[in-house]
Amino acid sequence: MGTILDQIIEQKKVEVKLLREHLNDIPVSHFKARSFIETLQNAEELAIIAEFKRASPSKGMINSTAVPAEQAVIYEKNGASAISVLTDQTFFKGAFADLTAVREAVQLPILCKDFIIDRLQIDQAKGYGADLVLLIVAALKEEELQDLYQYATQSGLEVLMEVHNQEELETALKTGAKLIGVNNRDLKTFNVSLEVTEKLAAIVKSAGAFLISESGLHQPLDVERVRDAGANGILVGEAFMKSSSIGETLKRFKLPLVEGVKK
Ligand SMILES: O=C(O)c1ccccc1NCC(=O)[C@H](O)[C@H](O)COP(=O)(O)O
Repeated sequence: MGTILDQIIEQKKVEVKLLREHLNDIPVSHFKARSFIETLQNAEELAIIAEFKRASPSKGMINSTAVPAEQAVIYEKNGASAISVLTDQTFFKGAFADLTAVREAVQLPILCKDFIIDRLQIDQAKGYGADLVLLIVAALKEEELQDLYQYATQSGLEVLMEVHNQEELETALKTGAKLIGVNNRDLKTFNVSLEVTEKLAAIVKSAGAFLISESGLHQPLDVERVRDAGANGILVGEAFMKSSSIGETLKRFKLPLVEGVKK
């Protein structure tokens, strides 16, 4: 059966095949690009990418009633710098319609959080309103990663390149990626450890890339820990999706950057 990541990738291959048979279903983008990298270049505070995620393989159903546009407005009002939308249907109960609804409700840059293995998915993400796409190093061969990175940036999208260990990070940096997401969650075992950010931070920073610490951030002390390691930003899903007071939770995660991290 393989790991959950293997299963997700198998499902994506099926979806890409269907997409190739229905190319007219991919909308042509009418959205003006919004830059998250520019936000980071001018930041005095840790940037928060707040995620819309109904469910996940590791946690099952997280929040089945939240409305994407309403949640996004709360994120924006309370200081998020960007919004991530899980568009995968099978494993995360997301949809591309969620991405568009969020894009149209706020002024922030929007990340399409999916498992991209083909250029068509980049066209799809852009057509539905993404400003950024996620490329997961563990899900791709090096030449695929290079190709998809080039294609996305040439299409006017920014790329959050996700890694979980040093080998993946070295592969990521070879592409020239400016935005590195260190996922504290191992997508094969679901183990979460903030040490992953702490271990990889110096390499990301010495390459001159921006560091986003992803997953497993539940309280201000967690956020402080990755901020102190050198993160420019964090990506948070469950803590916001489960909060009964989203705005307050988000505001407690907003910390000043440590000296030397400001660009
Ligand atoms: O969250 C999962 O269970 C998961 C499983 C397999 C692949 C990806 C997965 N999650 C995607 C993410 O990276 C997270 O949604 C994101 O970083 C936010 O994490 P959290 O704040 O812990 O909800």
